[in-house]
Amino acid sequence: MTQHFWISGTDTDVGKTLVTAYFMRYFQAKGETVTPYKPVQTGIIVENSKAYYGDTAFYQSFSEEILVEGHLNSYSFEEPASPHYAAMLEGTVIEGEVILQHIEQLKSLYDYVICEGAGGLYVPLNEQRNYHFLRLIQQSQLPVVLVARTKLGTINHTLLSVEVLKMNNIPIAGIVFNAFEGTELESNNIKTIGKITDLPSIVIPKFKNLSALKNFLLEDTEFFERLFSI
Ligand SMILES: Nc1ncnc2c1ncn2[C@@H]1O[C@H](COP(=O)(O)OP(=O)(O)OP(=O)(O)O)[C@@H](O)[C@H]1O
Ligand SMILES: C[C@H](N)[C@H](N)CCCCCC(=O)O
Ligand SMILES: [Mg+2]
Repeated sequence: MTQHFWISGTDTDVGKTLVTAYFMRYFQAKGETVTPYKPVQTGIIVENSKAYYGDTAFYQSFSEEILVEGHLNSYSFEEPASPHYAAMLEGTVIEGEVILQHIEQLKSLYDYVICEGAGGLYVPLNEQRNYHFLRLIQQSQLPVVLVARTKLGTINHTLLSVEVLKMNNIPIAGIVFNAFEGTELESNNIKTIGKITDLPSIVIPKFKNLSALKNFLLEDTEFFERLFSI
């Protein structure tokens, strides 16, 4: 089986990296070859005289296999900002073609390529050319798994994201509701979005300790069926 797809979000910090790591582990457990790919990462972390980027470091630390560093990313910028701005600060212009070619190469090497956006769908990669993630995703012709919050405010953010994906004919595999804390309001948000969008979803709880992700396993539901058939 092969499937390559995007993990997009309704916003930054919604949990795209955690969800990417979840899917990576899910496919690894099935014995498939998989790589996460974060085309553009911003915000270098310097700790104990070591410098690294949070998203690709998270993939490595949650992977059951050693990941090929050169396959994980195309552009890294130090400023924790939108890609277009972080790149501009370093005198670089992000080229969609470089990213699309990298995805094609990864597709020929792995059963599963999981591409993670940065922030939400309209985050600019190149302001001058009005080039943003939505356009890149459309050009890649890959489907999207949308990561959404469960908390107050998610109905509007999620419906807007779903609408713009549909308007641009980008297939949506489903929604991952992340960091669920079990309140009635959150449950109603999930139900309401499900009814309005008619998309399958899965729910990931808010973990007290992130290492719990390693023992977390969802059942193969309609969400996974659709992901493989889309
Ligand atoms: N289910 C969860 N339980 C507990 N903490 C979580 C959960 N999901 C995400 N987090 C934490 O929330 C923060 C943001 O998550 P994450 O880095 O995955 O967001 P992101 O959508 O990938 O952001 P970006 O746009 O920067 O890529 C991180 O510190 C992460 O560890
Ligand atoms: C630095 C941060 N963690 C993300 N990787 C980039 C988020 C860009 C958001 C841009 C915006 O929507 O205003
Ligand atoms: Mg991330």
